[in-house]
Amino acid sequence: MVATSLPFVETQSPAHICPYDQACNYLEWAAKELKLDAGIVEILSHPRKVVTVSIPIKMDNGEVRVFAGHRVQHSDILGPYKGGIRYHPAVTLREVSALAMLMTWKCALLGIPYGGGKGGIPIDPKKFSVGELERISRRYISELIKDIGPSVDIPAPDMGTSAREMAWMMDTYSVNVGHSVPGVVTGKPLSIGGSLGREMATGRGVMIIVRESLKDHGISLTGVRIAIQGFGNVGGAAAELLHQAGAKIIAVSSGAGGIFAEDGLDISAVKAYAAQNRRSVVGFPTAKAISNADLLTLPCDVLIPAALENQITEENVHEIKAQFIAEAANGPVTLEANQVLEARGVTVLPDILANAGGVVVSYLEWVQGLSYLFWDEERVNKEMEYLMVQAYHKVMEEAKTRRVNLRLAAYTLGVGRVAQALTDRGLYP
Ligand SMILES: NC(=O)c1ccc[n+]([C@@H]2O[C@H](COP(=O)([O-])OP(=O)(O)OC[C@H]3O[C@@H](n4cnc5c(N)ncnc54)[C@H](OP(=O)(O)O)[C@@H]3O)[C@@H](O)[C@H]2O)c1
Ligand SMILES: N[C@@H](CCC(=O)O)C(=O)O
Repeated sequence: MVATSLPFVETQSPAHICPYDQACNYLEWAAKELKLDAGIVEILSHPRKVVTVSIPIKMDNGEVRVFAGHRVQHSDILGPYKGGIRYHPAVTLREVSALAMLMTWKCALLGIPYGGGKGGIPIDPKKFSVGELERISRRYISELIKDIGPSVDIPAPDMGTSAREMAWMMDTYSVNVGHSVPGVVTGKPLSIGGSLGREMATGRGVMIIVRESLKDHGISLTGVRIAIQGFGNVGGAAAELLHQAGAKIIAVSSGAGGIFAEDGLDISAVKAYAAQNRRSVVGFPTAKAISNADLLTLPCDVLIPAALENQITEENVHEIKAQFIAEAANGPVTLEANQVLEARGVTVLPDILANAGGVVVSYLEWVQGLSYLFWDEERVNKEMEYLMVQAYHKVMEEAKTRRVNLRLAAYTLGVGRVAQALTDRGLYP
């Protein structure tokens, strides 16, 4: 019998906390502080375009399966839609819509000329062969040919995707339009116009923001105890760079669980182990096993959630012991938990600032490609560091001036810039 379920029809989020409601709550919070006009808030509460496509694929065993693929374009007021594509079983349209909105504020906060978008396919990439993933990626992007482009909407990697998927997508787009278009995606391999420094960029940005915040509190990175949830592109790079900078990484995790070592982990050895074990850190010798939930509540100085959203909620916030939380993931701390942490004096470095290094280097990749001029890694890292440190200081200044926490300060800057541009452009017709 043919399955009649429509995987893309979704009336409500299966998650306990609806990510889109959460994103709108953040927007309203910032709008209230900025005293924004209700009409502006109404516009910004809605994505400009939501696309869901069917992705029919022949599996390796000859069976045909159909997957849902989403692309949400939240706002292009400041420039082309920009944001990653996520492959993860928990992907929903509401989640992708929330993440697209976050991208709008992130790009605006960093002052880069982009709007916000996000894509996603609810699959666990670990359960597919490379050939199946290639067919899924190519068919997904072929269904979006009219919706994306280097001056329209520029995808990039997110959870479960990497330079490999970007190469397939760039090639599929190029073949379909009849000429090579490297600028249609960022986070590409170097061989086809990617940028040096992009792979480590988000983790490097996290390291920079943590370093700046500690410095403001008179603390150096040397010997600081850090726990990191998620050991993928972002968590892995952050762990490596913070370790190199002298911090002690006491715990890291992947989807199936984590590892803990009181005296600090040898991050190069953990990386090598994960590379041999389908990215999993579980079973790493000489470290104790720890659950993803217990990692969050470890006694440490800095906690870096670098996996999924809604990890620190009203349910576990009272057990959090870190004095600094750097949101490497998008949306890992709920609004309610954020308020509890702030009241306790915990510094929460918000996602739209802390993890912006990735999209900043995506922007630098796009600029290099459009100008046919490629930079060395030192220059890329320097330009990114300048933009990140500048944004950090603007957020600190805004927080001081408005007497608000760092998340609200980051939001008032990001949302404020978009609202101003929307006001100046006016409403068509
Ligand atoms: N990539 C970027 O440029 C970028 C930029 C800014 C922000 N971000 C955000 O950073 C976060 C991580 O992205 P990424 O690119 O690092 O993804 P990634 O490379 O796919 O890595 C994700 C990591 O999280 C782990 N994980 C998966 N499900 C988990 C769960 N339920 N609990 C705990 N850990 C889990 C994964 O383990 P397994 O490998 O075992 O699944 C992996 O270690 C996301 O929130 C993303 O939106 C990414
Ligand atoms: N997915 C990443 C990177 C987006 C990009 O480079 O366009 C993010 O959430 O910021």
